[in-house]
Amino acid sequence: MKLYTDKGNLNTLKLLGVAEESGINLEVIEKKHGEKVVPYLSAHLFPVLEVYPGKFLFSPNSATRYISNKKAEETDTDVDRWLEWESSQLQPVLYPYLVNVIGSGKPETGLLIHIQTLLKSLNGELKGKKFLSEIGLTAADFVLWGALYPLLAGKFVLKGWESLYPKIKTWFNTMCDLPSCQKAVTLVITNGDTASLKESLLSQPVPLPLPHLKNIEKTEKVKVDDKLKVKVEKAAEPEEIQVISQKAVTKEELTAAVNAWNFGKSKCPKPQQRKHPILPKEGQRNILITSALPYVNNVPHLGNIIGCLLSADVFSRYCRLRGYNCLYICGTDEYGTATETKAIEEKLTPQQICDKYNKLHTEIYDWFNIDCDYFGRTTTKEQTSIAQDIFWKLYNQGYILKDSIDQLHCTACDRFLADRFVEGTCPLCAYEDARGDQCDKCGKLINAVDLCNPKCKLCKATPVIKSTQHLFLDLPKLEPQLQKHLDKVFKSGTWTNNAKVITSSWIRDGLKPRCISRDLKWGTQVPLSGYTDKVFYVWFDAPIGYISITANYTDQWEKWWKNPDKVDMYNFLGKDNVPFHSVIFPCTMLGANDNYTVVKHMIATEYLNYEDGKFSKSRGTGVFGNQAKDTGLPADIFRFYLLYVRPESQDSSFSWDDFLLKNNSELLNNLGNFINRGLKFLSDNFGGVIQEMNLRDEDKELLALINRELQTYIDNMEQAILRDSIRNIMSISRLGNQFMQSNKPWVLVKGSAEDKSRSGTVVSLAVNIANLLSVLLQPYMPETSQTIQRQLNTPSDSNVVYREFVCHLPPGHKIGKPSPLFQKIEACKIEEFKKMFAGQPAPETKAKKGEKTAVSGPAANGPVNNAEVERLTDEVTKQGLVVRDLKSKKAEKSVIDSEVAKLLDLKKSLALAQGQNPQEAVGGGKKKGKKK
Ligand SMILES: Nc1ncnc2c1ncn2[C@@H]1O[C@H](COP(=O)(O)OC(=O)[C@@H](N)CCS)[C@@H](O)[C@H]1O
Repeated sequence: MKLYTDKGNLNTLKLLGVAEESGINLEVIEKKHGEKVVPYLSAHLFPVLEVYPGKFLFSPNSATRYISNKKAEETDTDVDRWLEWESSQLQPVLYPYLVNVIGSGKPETGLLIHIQTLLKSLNGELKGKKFLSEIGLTAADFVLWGALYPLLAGKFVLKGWESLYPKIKTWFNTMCDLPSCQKAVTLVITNGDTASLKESLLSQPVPLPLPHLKNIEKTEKVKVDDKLKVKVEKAAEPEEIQVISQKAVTKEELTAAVNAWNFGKSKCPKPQQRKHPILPKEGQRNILITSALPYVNNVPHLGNIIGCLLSADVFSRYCRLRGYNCLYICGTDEYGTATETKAIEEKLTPQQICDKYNKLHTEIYDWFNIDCDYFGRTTTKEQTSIAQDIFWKLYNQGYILKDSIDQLHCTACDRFLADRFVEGTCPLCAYEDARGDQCDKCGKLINAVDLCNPKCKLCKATPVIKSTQHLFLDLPKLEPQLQKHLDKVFKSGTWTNNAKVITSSWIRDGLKPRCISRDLKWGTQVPLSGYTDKVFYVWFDAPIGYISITANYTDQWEKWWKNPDKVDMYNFLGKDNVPFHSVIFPCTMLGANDNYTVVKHMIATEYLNYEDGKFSKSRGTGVFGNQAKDTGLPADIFRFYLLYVRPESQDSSFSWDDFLLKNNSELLNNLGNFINRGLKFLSDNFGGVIQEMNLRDEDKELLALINRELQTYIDNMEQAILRDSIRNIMSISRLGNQFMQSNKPWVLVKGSAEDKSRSGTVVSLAVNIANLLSVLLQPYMPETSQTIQRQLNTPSDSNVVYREFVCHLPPGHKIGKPSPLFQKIEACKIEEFKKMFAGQPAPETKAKKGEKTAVSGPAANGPVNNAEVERLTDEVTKQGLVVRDLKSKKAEKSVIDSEVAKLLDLKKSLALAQGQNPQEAVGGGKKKGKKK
C-alpha cells in the first residue's frame, strides 16, 4: 500500500502508527501540498492511502481502520463510535484551535473550553480501561492519539492536562510508549518539534468549528451525547475547565421562528431609498454619524482607517439597513503646522498640499468602499464663517480668556515658530542638533524657549523670545454644563469604555483654560481685533469641520446641527481623539449657546498596531491606504480582516499570518464554502429553482438558532460592537454548513421521491440562509454582498435587517449563476507581503556626525504605541504650559510644586511609552551633560 502525504501532516501520524503496529508495510511517498495524486480528482487533501493500484481512501480515519482491520477484524461498535466522535466532535474544535495556536501562537479560549469538555468526556470513558475499546488496542486509539498528540505533548501542550484528566494521561502514555507510535512520531514530527506541523496544518482547509460560542452557555449540566452516553459528574473544577453546553431551544423560540419564517415577510420594513440631501425627519430615528477627520498631510494607514472611517461606514450601512434616517459625514482635516511643514518639505503651497492629499484620501476611501454621504474638507469658506461665528458666540458670553505666552519669534521670517520649526543645542546634554520639542540624543523633552543657540529651521536666523497674547477657552467655567450633559448621555447613549474613562479622567483632574489660538498662517483666522494675525488651534477648528462639511453638503445643515432633541449624534474616532470630542468640542457647542447638537454616543477604538510594532510612515512599516490594492487582494478582504481584529477593548494587531488564517478558514472554508455549495447544488440538481420547503423539527430548530444569532448581531450593532457582529455572521454560516453536512442533500437527491423532496427542502433552506447572510454581510463586505445577491437574484426587498429570519426566496424563485466567492491565500504570498510592508528597522537615534549612540527607544525595549506617545506629548506640553504660566505669575510654591509633580509624572509615562528609562527622562539618572 502506498501512503501519499505532505510533510508534517498530523493525520499521517495515526496512519503510520497503526501501520507499524499492524506490521503493514506502507510505501510513504512525500508530496507537496496541492500536488495531484489521484488522476480523477482536481483537488484532494493528504494523506491519501492507495490500498491497491487506482483505489484510494481519502478519509484518514477510514484508512486507519482499513489498515487495522488488515491485521484483525475489529467488530466492536465502540471503534466506529470513537472514529465518528473524533471526526464530528473533536476535529471541528481541535483543528481550528491547533491552526490558531501552532499557526499564530494565539489560542482561542472559546474553542479551548469546548475541547476541555470533550477531554473530560474522554477521561470519563477511559475509567477502568486500558484502551478505548474493551477488545484492546484498536484503530480508535491510534485515531485519537494522533489527533490529540500536539495538544498533549510538545511545544504547544495544554498546560496542566495530566492532573485534570488522569485517565487520559495513563492511556496517552501507554500509547506513546508503543514502539509503533514512537516510530510514527519520528517520521512525522521533525526533531520532535510539533511546530513542524505548522506548514501542513495551515495549508489544509480547517474543519468547521461548532456554532459560535456566544450561543453556548456556561452551565453545570452536560448535555448527554446520545451516541456516547457520557455522563459527566459534577465536580469542583478549575475555572477554565467550566463545562459548557448549547442552551436548548425553547418552545417559544421555536414557535416564534416558524411564524416569522412563514408570515414575517409582510411585517418586514421596506428598504429605504437614499435621496440627497438627507435631512432629519419627523417621527424617525435621525442619526448623525461623524468619523474623525484624518489629517490631510498624511497617507492614512490601516489603523487610521479602522479607527474612524471604516467603523463609521459599517455602522452607517447597518443603520440604513435598519431603516434609520442617517447621515454620514467625513472629510479631511487640512489646517495646522503639519500641513505647513509638509508644504515646505514638498515645495508646494499649503493649499496645493491639501488639494493633492485630499484627492489621495478620496481615492483611498473610494477603494475601500467607504460610503460617506458627503466627504468634504475643512479649508472652505463655510468653515471660516461657522468657526468664527461660534467663536463670537463664546466670546460674547464670556467664555474666552486672554493671556500671554513666551514663544520663539523669527524676525527674518516674521513669524512665531512652532516647535517643529526650531532647532538648537540641547540644554541638557549639549547635543547640537536638538529639535524644538525633544532632543534626539538624550531623548528628553525640551521647551523650545530653553534651547541654546536656537535657529529658525526655515531661514537659519536666530529667533528671539517674545511674549505673545493668546485666547483661551474657559473650560472651568463651562464644566458644570458639560458635566450635566455627560451625566445624561453616559446613561442614555452608547459610549465605549475608553471614551468614558478618558473623559472622566479629564474632568476628575479639573479642567483648565485651553489655548485655542496659534501664531500660524495656515488656519481659520481669529476674527478678534488684536488677534487677527493668529489662527484657531487645529483642535478647536477640526470638530467644527463636521458642521462646515455638512454645510457644504446642504444649506439646510442647521436641521442636523441645531436640533439636539431630534438628532442622535455618533462620533467615531481613535482613543487619542476622545478628549477633544468629549470635552473641548461639547464645551464649545454648549458655550456657544446656540441650540447646537452635542454628541450623544462616542465610539472610540483602541489602536491597531502592525505585526509586533506600530505603523510608521517614515520607516515605511505597515500597510498604508494607497498600498492595500498593490497586494491584488480585494478591498472586502481587508475590510473583513480589519473588522475582525477591530481594536475594541484593547490594542490589536494587523498580522499577515492571522490574515491568511481568517481568509482561508472563515471566509473560504466557512462562508464561501457554505454559500457556493448550496447555490451550486440547487443549480445542478433543481435547475436553480427554490423548492417547496416542508420543515421538520430539526429545520425549525435551525431557524430558532439562526434567530438567536441574528438578534445578537442586531444587539451588538446597536452598540457599535462591530467586531462581535461579524462573528454572528460566521456562526450563521457555520450552522448552515452543519445543516447541509448532517442532511447530505447530495445523497438524498439520488434516493426515493421523498428523499429527493427532502433534498429540495434542505438546499432551499440553505439558499435562503445564504440570502440572509448576504444582507448581514453588507455593512462589512459590500462588494461580496452584491456578488452573492447577483448570484441569488435577491429580491430588492430583502435588503433590510429584521429581527427574525424570514423566507425571502419562496418556492419557484430562480437563482442566477453561482461562482466561488473567495480565493485561497497561499503562505508564500503572505511571506511576500510581510517583506513588502516590513519597512526599515527602527533607526538609531540621530547623533553628531560619525558618532553612534545607543538605541534607548522602541527597538531596545519593545514596541512603542505611537498614538499614545503623541497623546502624552500633548499632555506634557499642556502641563508644561501650566507650570510655566504659574511660574511667570509667581504663584505659590506649593501650587507650582504640585503642578510640577504632575508634569514629572506625565514625563515618566511618556518616557515609558517611548521605551525609555523614566528616571532618566525626568533627570533622575546619572547626569552627563551640564545645564548651561
Ligand atoms: N493605530 C491606530 N489605530 C486606530 N486608530 C488610529 C490609529 N492611529 C490613529 N488613529 C485614529 O485615526 C483617526 C485619524 O487620525 P489623524 O491623526 O489622521 O487625524 C486626527 O487625529 C485629527 N485630524 C482628527 C480631527 S477630528 C483618528 O481618530 C485617530 O485617533
